[in-house]
Amino acid sequence: MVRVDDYLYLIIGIAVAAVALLAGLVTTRSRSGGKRVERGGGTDVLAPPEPHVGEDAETPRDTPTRTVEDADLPVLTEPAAPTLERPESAASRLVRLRERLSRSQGGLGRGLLALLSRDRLDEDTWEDIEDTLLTADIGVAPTQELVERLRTRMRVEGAAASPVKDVLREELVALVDPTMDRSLHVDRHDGKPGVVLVVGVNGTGKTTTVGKLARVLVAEDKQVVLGAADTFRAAAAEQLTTWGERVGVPAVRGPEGSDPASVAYEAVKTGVEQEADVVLVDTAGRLQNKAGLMDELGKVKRVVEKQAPVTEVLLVLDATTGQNGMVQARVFSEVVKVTGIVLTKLDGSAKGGIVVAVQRELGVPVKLVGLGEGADDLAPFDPDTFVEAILGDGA
Ligand SMILES: Nc1nc2c(ncn2[C@@H]2O[C@H](COP(=O)(O)OP(=O)(O)OP(=O)(O)O)[C@@H](O)[C@H]2O)c(=O)[nH]1
Repeated sequence: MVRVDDYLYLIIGIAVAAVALLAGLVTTRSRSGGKRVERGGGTDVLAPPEPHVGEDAETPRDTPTRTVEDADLPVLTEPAAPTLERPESAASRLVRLRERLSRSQGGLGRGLLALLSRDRLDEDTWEDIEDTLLTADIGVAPTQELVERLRTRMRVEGAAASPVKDVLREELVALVDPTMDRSLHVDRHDGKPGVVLVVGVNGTGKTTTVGKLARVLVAEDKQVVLGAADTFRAAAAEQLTTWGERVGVPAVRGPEGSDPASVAYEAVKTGVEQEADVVLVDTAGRLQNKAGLMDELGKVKRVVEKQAPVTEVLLVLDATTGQNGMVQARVFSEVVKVTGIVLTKLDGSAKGGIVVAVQRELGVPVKLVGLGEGADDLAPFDPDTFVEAILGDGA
């Protein structure tokens, strides 16, 4: 005969087992690294494939982001609303970066001025001037041209010549070419956002440049969308998303190894839908071979243009790589129609002459220069400011 006590024990037993089962399920799920993780506010995020634990654990973000069940589709990561940074204005940025440019390029100007100010400008001195220019990576043809022009002016104008510094400034500005159009095509056109493809070899500062450029544009009150089409390096998308989050700019990204063209397409589609001013697309810059690069960038451009025309193709070059940078520039310009050059790491190189060399080689203007690792260390390139920095204050 079953007693009431037995029923009681049975019910308590079932309840204990149910609680244990439930607790077990919850623990298993949280350790499973499952793709969907609930965050505050009821939004979903795409969790990393391998969860980190202990000291490696990521600090949880309360970023309201969206995920898709199919991990092969690009994902739009909406930026966090609170504590947005205010990017530095163009004016204050220019004052600060001008000093940095003087620090890295001033040696060239001082060297040239010292040589040109000698009492006797003999052949040895002209050779030293030539060497100084070549060492600064100006390139052989522009160096010879500049030396020739300086020689002529010094000879013809003689004692009546303007101060040496003025002559040098005029000739250097002419060499850097103030007539080139350095404006960025980052505005809406025919009801579509501007589309900027940022290309270049990995490590040149491409992703950083896209992030910095987004800040420049946000400071100008533009609506920006980022496309993390560098799917080759896993961290690149994460890096770009973080850049966007800091200034309230959404980023479209795909999983590592996914088709860059599909991410770029989704990014531009998002830009069109959100009526953004401009979409900045970071591309993968594997220089495995020219044909591969051509296939990849060609496809990105073709696919993107189903949504909106590409208005700017910026090639990112690392100023510290000298001739290597020139080789890269040549390959990229053969693969895609580059419309502007971004010269990064100019703060870490005295070889600012690469500006002249690369413009001559490609016939494309340097539009932006990177002058540090800081978030606002990107400036528009201006020939007069550049030459002023070379020649020192008050040039
Ligand atoms: N000093 C200095 N460092 C820079 C500048 N621009 C970028 N960097 C640094 O260069 C390194 C490489 O930058 P990334 O943006 O990751 O390079 P990337 O070309 O995007 O490389 P992938 O993401 O692999 O394609 C980072 O440490 C940047 O902080 C610059 O103008 N000056």
